[in-house]
Amino acid sequence: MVKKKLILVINPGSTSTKAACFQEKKLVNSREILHGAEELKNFSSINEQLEFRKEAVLSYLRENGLGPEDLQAIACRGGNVGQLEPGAYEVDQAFVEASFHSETPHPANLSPIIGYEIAKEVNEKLGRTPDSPDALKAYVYDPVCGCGIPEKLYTITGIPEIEKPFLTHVLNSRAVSIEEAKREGKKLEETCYIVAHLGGGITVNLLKGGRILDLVGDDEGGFSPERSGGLSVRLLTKLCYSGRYTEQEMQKRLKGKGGLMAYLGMNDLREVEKKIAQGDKQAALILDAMILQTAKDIVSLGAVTCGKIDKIILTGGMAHSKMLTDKLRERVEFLAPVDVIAGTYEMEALAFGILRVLRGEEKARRLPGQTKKD
Ligand SMILES: Nc1ncnc2c1ncn2[C@@H]1O[C@H](COP(=O)(O)OP(=O)(O)O)[C@@H](O)[C@H]1O
Ligand SMILES: CCCC(=O)OP(=O)(O)O
Repeated sequence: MVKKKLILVINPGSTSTKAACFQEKKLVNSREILHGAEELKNFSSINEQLEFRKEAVLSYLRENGLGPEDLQAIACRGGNVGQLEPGAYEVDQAFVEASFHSETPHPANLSPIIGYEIAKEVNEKLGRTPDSPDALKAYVYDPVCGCGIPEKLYTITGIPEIEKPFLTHVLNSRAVSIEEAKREGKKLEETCYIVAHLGGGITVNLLKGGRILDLVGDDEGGFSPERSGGLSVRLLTKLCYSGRYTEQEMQKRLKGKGGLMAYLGMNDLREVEKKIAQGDKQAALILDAMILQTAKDIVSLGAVTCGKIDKIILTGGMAHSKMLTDKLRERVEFLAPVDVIAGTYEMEALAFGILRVLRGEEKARRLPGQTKKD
């Protein structure tokens, strides 16, 4: 039988698990397995979803008739395992442990675990040892924590024991920066972009030379379709101690049930736009507030480079909305020209990153302190 040499891409998100296979740069097939709120309600933690999410990926492979022989590598979206460099990491037992014990609950933490387990099972089935040259390996590319070690100046907050977290949409922000540099005919190293990732969660990122220098995270700045953004810490503290919510419930109010969801009971911008078209004034007000806050976050990052910004890039699912991007453009264009690269490029970015590793154009790192093979 002819081997297909596919890169399996695994990207678990809050409401779905995306899986795809690429042959070199060509997408062979893909599937977004949606997980309804009812289905996910049965799990009390993200780690508990591991087998369920893994089965989603395995069923995608089965349904497309893909077997162990067909896979050349596995590319996984990574979560938070401590501050990492951008680029590729080989998943080993230490990476799996760190993902399982991540301080930040996010479905992306499950991806390297799933990838590692699938690779292990395939190797066992094919009689390959993990060290053999043809062993199937799982990799992470541009994880949520892949901003590199931030400059101290950018990590300081008003409370010494709370450092600013450098957790963001690294994968998509870097992918669109690479695309923008290509369009401009520039070397990535020479660019300075502000990338606003406009998804279910919004982050605004300043990338200098393709690396994240500073950012406004999804729990710091404006609110998002389903996240609260930054809040008055005084009032938030009061609410936390009011006795009305457990810590888990409070976290869910901030991330999942916050933002548009809290005000309008919906997180889909298309639905919000429909409401506005029907004359819903509350929906119009809340959306305008979200746009204003995002614009303020974009402009605030201009201060980091004293206004020297080549481009502002609007990306993510909500960048498909011309109404939203026009309103944002109007507020931020005084700082730098605005380009829209709508949608997310996470699956391609994962596959292409690992393809560069397989071709020897990039090296995969290991978690700091990991020198030995498993
Ligand atoms: N064609 C579209 N027009 C307007 N909004 C859209 C469109 N497609 C997706 N969205 C919005 O994009 C958001 C999700 O963005 P996406 O980047 O896919 O999410 P995530 O970062 O959560 O994976 C949702 O609020 C959705 O309503
Ligand atoms: C901001 C950290 C990454 C993140 O939250 O990703 P999603 O918006 O895809 O959940």
